[in-house]
Amino acid sequence: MTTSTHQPILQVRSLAKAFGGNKVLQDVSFDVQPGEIVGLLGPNGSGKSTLLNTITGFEAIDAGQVLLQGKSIGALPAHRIVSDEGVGRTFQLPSMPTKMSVIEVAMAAATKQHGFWGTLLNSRAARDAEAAARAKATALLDELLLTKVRDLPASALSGGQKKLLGIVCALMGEPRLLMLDEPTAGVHPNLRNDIVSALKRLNEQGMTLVVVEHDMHFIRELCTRCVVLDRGHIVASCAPAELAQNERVLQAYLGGGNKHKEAA
Ligand SMILES: Nc1ncnc2c1ncn2[C@@H]1O[C@H](COP(=O)(O)OP(=O)(O)OP(=O)(O)O)[C@@H](O)[C@H]1O
Repeated sequence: MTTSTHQPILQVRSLAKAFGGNKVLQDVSFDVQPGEIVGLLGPNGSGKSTLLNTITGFEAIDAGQVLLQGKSIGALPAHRIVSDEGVGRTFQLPSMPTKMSVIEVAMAAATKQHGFWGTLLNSRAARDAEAAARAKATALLDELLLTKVRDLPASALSGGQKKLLGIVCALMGEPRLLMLDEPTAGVHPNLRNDIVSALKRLNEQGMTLVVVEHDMHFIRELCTRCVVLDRGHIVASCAPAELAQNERVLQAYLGGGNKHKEAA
């Protein structure tokens, strides 16, 4: 998961995305270094989720480049970015299947699957892959504090627990970069602290994180740097402690046409 070079793990270069006439991202460029926890901030509608979606291939980019450790991934589909290139991601509102248990959902997210014929023939390789997925899921559920609920239907989890399970699923693919979309929004404060601790531990183990978040306590506790979007443009890249003094940031939250949320 760690890298020994000084090459950025992620480089976004002049990225643009529009939906019809709505230019949601314009000339967006920033780097993420290995080991950083970058907070991606901005008022509602500034383009944060769209930026995550374009980097991870869930939306096609209109112009620009996305490089992962120097390799261009901008034209790859999402499943290849996740399974081949090692970019994990979570979603703002994770929905869970009703008929699968928590551990089954985690196991299903293993990217090294054994395929249809392996399963059908119950081959040795298929059994080994299943055992490995179960062991990995068990360890990650423990790490993300979900062991007690591992046999419950995934749909029965609280919103916060679903977010934790979303992180487990993303980690099943052994990503080198993990991108999280509002991991603590709507989460009970106790569970929020668990999420912050879990993300800190992951980072200490070498994981690079990019986190879309509105909660300034979370940002100050966790992030090493913040990148701020305003109406599709990057207006600041600074330490969390510098946000409150940054004119462009204050203008973005207080002066623009976007709805105000908690700012620096
Ligand atoms: N698939 C889509 N089709 C059309 N418009 C979209 C699509 N996805 C996003 N948009 C538009 O792009 C703009 C930016 O949305 P986005 O969700 O990226 O903002 P955000 O910064 O993540 O907002 P929030 O903080 O509220 O989650 C909005 O005007 C939104 O309506």
